[in-house]
Amino acid sequence: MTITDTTTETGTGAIVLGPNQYGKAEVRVVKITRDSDRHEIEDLNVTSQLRGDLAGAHLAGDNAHVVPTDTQKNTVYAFARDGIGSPEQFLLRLANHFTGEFEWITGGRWLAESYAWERIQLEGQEHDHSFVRKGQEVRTAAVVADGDERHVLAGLKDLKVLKSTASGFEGYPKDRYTTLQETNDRILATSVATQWRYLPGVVDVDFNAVYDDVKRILLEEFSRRYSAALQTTLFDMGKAVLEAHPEIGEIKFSMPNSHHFVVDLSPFGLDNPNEVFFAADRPYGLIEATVTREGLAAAPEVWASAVAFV
Ligand SMILES: O=c1[nH]c(=O)c2[nH]c(=O)[nH]c2[nH]1
Repeated sequence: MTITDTTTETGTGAIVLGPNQYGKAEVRVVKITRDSDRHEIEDLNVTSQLRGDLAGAHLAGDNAHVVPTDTQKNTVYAFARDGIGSPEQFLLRLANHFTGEFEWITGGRWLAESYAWERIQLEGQEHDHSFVRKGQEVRTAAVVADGDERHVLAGLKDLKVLKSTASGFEGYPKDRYTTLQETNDRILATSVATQWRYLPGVVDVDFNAVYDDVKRILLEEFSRRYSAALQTTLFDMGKAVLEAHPEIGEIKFSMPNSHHFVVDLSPFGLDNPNEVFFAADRPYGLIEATVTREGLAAAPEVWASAVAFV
């Protein structure tokens, strides 16, 4: 090695700009549709981040290509004036706008969480303009644009489900550190976080209808049969989604196994036939898997790009 050959062995070559993106995170936008006395509400948390020829700003203090994050935020509010429709459609509109309006913006990612509200009941009637937050889950959406390509991911998180029987865990390997007792009657509880990827080119389905149906399927499959492990139930849930929805390529899950331990009541002279539990918050099992279609091209760059900075 010569004294100038520093790149290969020490990794200290020229310093260059790597992948980058920028934008406004967590733009909270609430749209009320008030065409009649019966108002509708849409409530989103939107993140917009642009990618493209942005080297000038990073390397030379030249902001000629930097569409301000403030403008990105304003665009979210301006677009909401026409209604949101579905989070996925709203993000696709933003992606098409920024990549179409500014020639050096070649892609980006747009994320949304959406929060559901339901009408308050007053004297047996749904109220026209008073709402209460629906607490079951948070809906998520992501759009990744790369040139003309559009990738749509949809999902949900914090969907807490529990079955009080019809779950067990048996037949696992035991070693000197194993203390867990086998059981065929336990509580199975989790908080479902999932994201599904629509097949490339799927940009005009009824995303709201698919969302409602996927949620229905997830809940039904969680309930349907005996669970030999959370892993089995996870796969059943994903398989049912893919069987019902050909427009979805694959679905990923991250599900904690929220352990419920039977409390020993014998010191108090009481039995406990699986009725009183200690709900532990940590540690928890963490079960994660992708359910996909044989032959489907994996899209690691889409997933990485949608959920994390790379
Ligand atoms: O459904 C389960 N899956 C596991 O992998 C596991 N491991 C464990 O200790 N309990 C459970 N339960």
